[in-house]
Amino acid sequence: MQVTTPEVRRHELVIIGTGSGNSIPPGYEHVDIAMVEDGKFGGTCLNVGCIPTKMFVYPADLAWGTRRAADLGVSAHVDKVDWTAIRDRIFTRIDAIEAGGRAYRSGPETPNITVYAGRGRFVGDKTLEVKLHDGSTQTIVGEKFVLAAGSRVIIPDIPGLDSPAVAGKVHTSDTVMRIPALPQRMVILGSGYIAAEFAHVFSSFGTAVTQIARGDRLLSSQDISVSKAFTIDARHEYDVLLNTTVSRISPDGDGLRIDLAGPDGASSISTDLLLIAVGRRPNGDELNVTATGVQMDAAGRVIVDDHQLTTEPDVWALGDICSPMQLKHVANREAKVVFYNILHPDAPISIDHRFIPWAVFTEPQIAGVGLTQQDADAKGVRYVTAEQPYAGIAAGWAREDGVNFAKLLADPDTGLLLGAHIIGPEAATLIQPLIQAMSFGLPADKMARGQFWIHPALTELVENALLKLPLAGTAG
Ligand SMILES: Cc1cc2nc3c(=O)[nH]c(=O)nc-3n(C[C@H](O)[C@H](O)[C@H](O)COP(=O)(O)OP(=O)(O)OC[C@H]3O[C@@H](n4cnc5c(N)ncnc54)[C@H](O)[C@@H]3O)c2cc1C
Ligand SMILES: NC(=O)c1ccc[n+]([C@@H]2O[C@H](COP(=O)([O-])OP(=O)(O)OC[C@H]3O[C@@H](n4cnc5c(N)ncnc54)[C@H](O)[C@@H]3O)[C@@H](O)[C@H]2O)c1
Repeated sequence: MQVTTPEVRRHELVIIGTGSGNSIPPGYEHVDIAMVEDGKFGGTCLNVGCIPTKMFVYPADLAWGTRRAADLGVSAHVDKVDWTAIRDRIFTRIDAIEAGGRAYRSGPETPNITVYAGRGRFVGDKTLEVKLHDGSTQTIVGEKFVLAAGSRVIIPDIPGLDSPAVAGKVHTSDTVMRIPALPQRMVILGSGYIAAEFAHVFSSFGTAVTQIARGDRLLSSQDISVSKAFTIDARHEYDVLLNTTVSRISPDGDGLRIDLAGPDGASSISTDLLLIAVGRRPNGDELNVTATGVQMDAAGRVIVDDHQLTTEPDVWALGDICSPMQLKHVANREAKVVFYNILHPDAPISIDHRFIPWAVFTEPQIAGVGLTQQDADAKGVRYVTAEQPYAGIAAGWAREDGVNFAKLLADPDTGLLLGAHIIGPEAATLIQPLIQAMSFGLPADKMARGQFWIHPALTELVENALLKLPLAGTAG
């Protein structure tokens, strides 16, 4: 039976979602805050996103590296991957942080904060109805709101997918990291970040992975050179079916049968587990934000201005619910802007979204910032470009790396970088000086020649890529 609490509660500030919405800075001690959270405290990154995935990637990298040690004359082999031990180490740590975060916000150390464990939905102007986990419903009226409710996994419309007969064998990133045992076979549907990272993790752990991509390349939003190179690399590690779609899913003994439509016609494969990774949809629709006057764009994202203010006064948004780049460092930066602007309405700060970097934690690692070559072509942006292979620097040579590279795009007139893309060892770290150069307007030539580069470090990849850019009037 559902109980409705008659009393309407009023708060100065209502925060919906405890991912980056939980990053409340000093200065809010005297603000009466409601925090509404339907899922785990700490949100996606902590519980089912960045943190656990990268805690799986690290042992996967070790297993992958061990298998290839013989190439460099070191005899080693992977005796066993103890899935249960790896999984339990990860979630024992993460679950404790989740519980600690919830207790902290609910306890005496933050007396100005009331936590509502339940699902919020706007029912009118600045009025949120929360279906609490205890079965009751609480209406909350806020003076100000922060919409930080993130995004959710997209489940494609595939015949058979909703059948109870396949339940337990079909997973998403929300559930696959807690499965009881390492599957022998896994099919991954999708070709973006999540598909790529889990393909690396599970194939490195010994699962026979088959990845299904509807397009002709993996990670197709990356620079075209990177995406092509990664697709070739991935095909050496596990099965990749390109230009292929799933037409039906059905039970098959203890596993699943996946019917496919591909370039050679219809086929089917058997597997133990299907992982669906075809994107995430922002949660503004489920939150019914339009009931409080907040508009969404055609892609379902809450519309915000440079101050992260929505189309409704006193309602701000941050992170996946509004941002085209669903990344934790974006959500965190937006949270800083939101929480500053709420306290300083007369002098709000703006966010600069121009140089948002990204990384894919695969083998090889990938990182980028700015324009891809296909973006530049589509926008008609003039550019010069250079590629520097790892094989051409001492640290890459030492690794016998014959395939990976950095690629830069620069403005031929100013020498300013337009885009930077790295595929190879430590790409996510190596990209940082290039992000810095773009963020602070440092021209490529000055960056390359105006400082010492440590020899023989991997950063020489960046130095040499910069020096290779065919920019007029550069020498020395
Ligand atoms: C598998 C995976 C790996 C990732 N890896 C990386 C990575 O390596 N690097 C990176 O930068 N990004 C990564 N991301 C993306 C990153 O996790 C997100 O961009 C980021 O967590 C978004 O933060 P947020 O605060 O906007 O939303 P979230 O952290 O998702 O928080 C939203 C919260 O709102 C709650 N909520 C939703 N609707 C309601 C409602 N109606 N009522 C009450 N509560 C509600 C949810 O339960 C959730 O806790 C990854 C994502 C996934 C799924
Ligand atoms: N390292 C990181 O920073 C990291 C890691 C994981 C996730 N994330 C974030 O989470 C988001 C979600 O990840 P994701 O991999 O689910 O999404 P994604 O947007 O990266 O990739 C989705 C892929 O699924 C494909 N696709 C879409 N619909 C399909 C369908 N019906 N059938 C087959 N393929 C289909 C798309 O072509 C695309 O290749 C990412 O966009 C990223 O922002 C980041």
